[in-house]
Amino acid sequence: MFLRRSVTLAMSLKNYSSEAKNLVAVAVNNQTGVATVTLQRPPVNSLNLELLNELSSALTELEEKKARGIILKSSSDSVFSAGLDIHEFSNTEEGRLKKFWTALQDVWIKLYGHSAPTVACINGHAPAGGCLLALSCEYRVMLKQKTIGLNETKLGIVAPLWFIASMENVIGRRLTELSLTTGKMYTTEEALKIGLIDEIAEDTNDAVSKSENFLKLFQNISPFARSQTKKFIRGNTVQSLVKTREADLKAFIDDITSEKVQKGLKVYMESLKKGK
Ligand SMILES: CCCCC/C=C\CCC/C=C/CC(=O)SCCNC(=O)CCNC(=O)[C@H](O)C(C)(C)COP(=O)(O)OP(=O)(O)OC[C@H]1O[C@@H](n2cnc3c(N)ncnc32)[C@H](O)[C@@H]1OP(=O)(O)O
Repeated sequence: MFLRRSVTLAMSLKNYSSEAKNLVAVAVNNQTGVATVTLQRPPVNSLNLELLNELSSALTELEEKKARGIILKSSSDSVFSAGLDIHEFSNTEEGRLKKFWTALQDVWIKLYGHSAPTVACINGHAPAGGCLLALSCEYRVMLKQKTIGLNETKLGIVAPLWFIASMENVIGRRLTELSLTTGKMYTTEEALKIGLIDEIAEDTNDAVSKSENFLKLFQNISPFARSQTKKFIRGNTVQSLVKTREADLKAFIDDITSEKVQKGLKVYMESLKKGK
């Protein structure tokens, strides 16, 4: 029985970050074992090193504690996540850049391959890295009148193979190629049509309730049988990054620190500010 009362367990009170901030909140419903993981880095939940580290620790803890389901959502009703924090790219100090990309790899490996069933409750826009987080989950419920997509080419950057695989495994190769090469951002309604999301919600409450309904499908399924099946289906995709992590990190550092990419990112950031 799913109760609306969410109990905040000890782990939800934990501050995962070395900063005196909680960028990720975890609340576990003690009746159902379902964890709601909320990204809370205003204004747009851009993914910086600290947020990624917190998310990574939360996912590990939910793995260890055998959560029965994970709902990933935003604290804002406007933006799920604006993707990677572009300021991390302009900080070309190599130590932090390495930690940043490694933390993103960790989060993706843990979320994509998590034993628990995962739902992205996309209660806001989800460009680029925001879309990647949503694609890493098994089911996607999205608020109406928002946008989602892997728009990296619009920033003059190349989405790594594991970003591409995450989309390809959901909507297929042909649509992934078209989407990525054009940097297409889909409206919620378009995303539903191509299978990029599974359901549309009116508001965040509706989205959470639809996410919970999806997780109810597993109430009478053996967690072992379910998670092993997921592992068989997703294992190769996860392993392809696990085996190439160093090369992927090097490609990122080389690409992002190049003069051409840095110039393009500067122009993109300025255009974001002008768009106001
Ligand atoms: C060859 C092998 C390949 C090797 C690998 C190479 C490269 C690596 C690839 C790296 C992959 C990167 C993926 C990414 O995630 S890049 C980030 C892409 N994100 C975006 O393009 C989103 C941009 N943002 C928006 O479209 C909008 O902000 C919005 C999310 C739709 C929200 O709109 P709105 O509510 O109107 O808010 P504002 O636009 O006014 O923004 C508020 C505030 O936040 C700043 N901001 C927005 N997005 C980001 C961001 N991603 N990072 C940092 N900051 C961001 C924005 O500038 C505003 O700031 P100010 O208030 O200071 O002006």
